[in-house]
Amino acid sequence: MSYETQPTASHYVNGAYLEDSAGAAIPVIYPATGAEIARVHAATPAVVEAALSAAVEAQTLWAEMTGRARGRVLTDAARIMRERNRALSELETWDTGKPLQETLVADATSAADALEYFGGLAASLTGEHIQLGEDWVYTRREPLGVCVGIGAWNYPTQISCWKGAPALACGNAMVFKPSETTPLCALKVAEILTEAGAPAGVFNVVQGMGEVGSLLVTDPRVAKVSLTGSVPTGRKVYAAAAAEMKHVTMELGGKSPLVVFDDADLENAVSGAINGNFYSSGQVCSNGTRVFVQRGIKEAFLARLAERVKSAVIGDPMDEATNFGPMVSQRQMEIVQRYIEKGIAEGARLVAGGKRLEREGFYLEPTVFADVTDGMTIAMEEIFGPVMAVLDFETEDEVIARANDTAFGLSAGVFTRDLSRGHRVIGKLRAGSCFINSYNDAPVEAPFGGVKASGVGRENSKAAIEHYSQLKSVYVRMGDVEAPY
Ligand SMILES: NC(=O)c1ccc[n+]([C@@H]2O[C@H](COP(=O)([O-])OP(=O)(O)OC[C@H]3O[C@@H](n4cnc5c(N)ncnc54)[C@H](O)[C@@H]3O)[C@@H](O)[C@H]2O)c1
Ligand SMILES: O=CCc1c[nH]cn1
Repeated sequence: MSYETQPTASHYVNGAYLEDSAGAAIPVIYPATGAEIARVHAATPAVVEAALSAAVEAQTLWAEMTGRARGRVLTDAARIMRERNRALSELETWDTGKPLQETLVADATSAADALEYFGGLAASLTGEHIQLGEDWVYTRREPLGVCVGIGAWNYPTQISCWKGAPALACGNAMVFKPSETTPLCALKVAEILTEAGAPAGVFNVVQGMGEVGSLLVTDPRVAKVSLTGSVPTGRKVYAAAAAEMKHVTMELGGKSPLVVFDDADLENAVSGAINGNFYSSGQVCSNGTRVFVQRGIKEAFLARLAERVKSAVIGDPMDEATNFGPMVSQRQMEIVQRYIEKGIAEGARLVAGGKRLEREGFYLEPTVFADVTDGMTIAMEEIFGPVMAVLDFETEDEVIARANDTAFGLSAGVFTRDLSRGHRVIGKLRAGSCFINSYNDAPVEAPFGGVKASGVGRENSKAAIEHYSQLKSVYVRMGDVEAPY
């Protein structure tokens, strides 16, 4: 890693890098080789304390600044991120193993979009005036206070800004804990926010595993917790936050349906299934991993899919020609391998992939199973890897019922040339982030989040403002106060 790219210590607290080597060592492994490329230390209680007290102190001053001044810091940070896109994208690739071809367009750029969008909104976060005869009520939109962000490992730069940008726009301070698997990127986000003029303590980063996350979530000074992670972690964090009545946003897992009707444009439907299963080597929460294909188009769909999957360029993620990289870690690769074995054992038909690549690093082939049935493990559990399950269906009512028969509800997609059907079916699918004749677009302007076990709250868009601010209403009496005695 170049000098320019490498963060210089484990944590970023009160506007500066901070090291405390007393914390447990966390090796940073480059997924393409398995080599250790850096080492950070988990936050000790002293580091957690330093981050929280810096955030508490900074938040009051930050909230007193005008929205326009806060917004300018965020938009300046967005500009710096865009200027350094290549270095930040390379760091994202070192951290996650995702191909540079992807990280150049989907990570620091998506983070900058969030900083720019919420920076632009910061000056217009107003309350309202409600006239009640001669009396009146006004509302003030106020920050929540100190917010904790906890990240997953698949989009470390993006996740830190999808949480940090709306939090800061609303006048909150944040302590962000990245996933222990990808600790590097959020440090650079913090560094850039300082360079853009964020007061010290407004955005802090501390490293660690679940225990550090838990210390943050349970601290009484914390008003809100936003987690991106798995459903089991979500349940624990939600429960801990509920004990102290904290606000939460939960961006959790999914097992989303992608429905392909037999009138669909075949090439577009195959492209949607590829984007919705193999981008980032399948490590995307919203992936459409249950691909329901109507019987009339099934064989043509499978044949074209298998052909196109063969042309994936699998290799060195730093080579811009590569469009399919390794899994993030040995552990994640082994989890996915076990699911592939289960798929075969339970009778699904392997149409493509299924094997680990014979090379260093944590590479699995893009894998497609056909003839999958609803009760198979690979059709029910989130795999979070490059494994597509193709299921057949006959009728619209049947596929809606089967698509909804899951505890999850993050995303759903429909491919059809009949737009009335597209809207009708999407209207009946129980999911938060949906697509018609597309899959996995996540622009900052659109609310993002799930229903049922997939989560609570929304990230991005104006909806996120509701999750990082609260309304105070003030009744103003213009005349005398009447009292009974
Ligand atoms: N909906 C979304 O926006 C979205 C986006 C990306 C990933 N995800 C989900 O994330 C999962 C993969 O990520 P992961 O393996 O990092 O998830 P994970 O649940 O294992 O960990 C997520 C984060 O929570 C922390 N954590 C673990 N236990 C904790 C505790 N008790 N208290 C506080 N923090 C704790 C971890 O250290 C990590 O930072 C998948 O299920 C995926 O679907 C969801
Ligand atoms: O991984 C989940 C969040 C996401 C979806 N698309 C891009 N990022």
